[in-house]
Amino acid sequence: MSDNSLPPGWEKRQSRTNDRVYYFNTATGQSQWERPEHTAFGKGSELTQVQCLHLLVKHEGSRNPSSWRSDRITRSKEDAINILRNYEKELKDASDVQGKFRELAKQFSDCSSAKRGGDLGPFKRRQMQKPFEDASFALEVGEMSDIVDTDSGVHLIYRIA
Ligand SMILES: O=C(O)CN(Cc1ccccc1)C(=O)c1nc(-c2ccccc2)[nH]c1C(=O)O
Repeated sequence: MSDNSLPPGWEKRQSRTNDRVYYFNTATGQSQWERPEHTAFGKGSELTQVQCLHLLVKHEGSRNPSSWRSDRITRSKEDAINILRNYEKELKDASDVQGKFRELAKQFSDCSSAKRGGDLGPFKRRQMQKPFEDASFALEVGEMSDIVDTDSGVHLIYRIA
């Protein structure tokens, strides 16, 4: 391993309390002072938490077909999927995908997380609906999901940590 490269899954960060650098494990969310020797995804450190943005488009079949955007959501599931397909195209052409994703989620997501640019914060397994959890934990950091179907509606997910 050349001197200036870190094993996969680690980030070098600047401590705010002193001028030391520390190392952040993007798979587990842990930090350490020692320079890591092994990949963040090594044995015994399987992914325990992720942080994702999501853009939810609800439809007439959603368990709760209302949101901050609309008291009564009547669009069909097919229309909701088409709406997400258009966002997907816009995002794939974007130079700053994460910035664009936050912008679109803030304006158009039917989830209460819209006000946080779709940011759900870190979450562990068994906290979200299973299709959402499985899609999120299958993503690499910086990767966007296909369209994901849950009881809440249809989603695009973007993993940020
Ligand atoms: O499904 C329901 O019966 C109602 N929900 C569940 C819900 C409601 C408020 C906050 C979080 C989850 C939603 O429809 C919903 N699901 C989500 C959701 C789904 C998957 C991952 C993250 C959020 N957001 C919302 C929302 O209104 O804001």
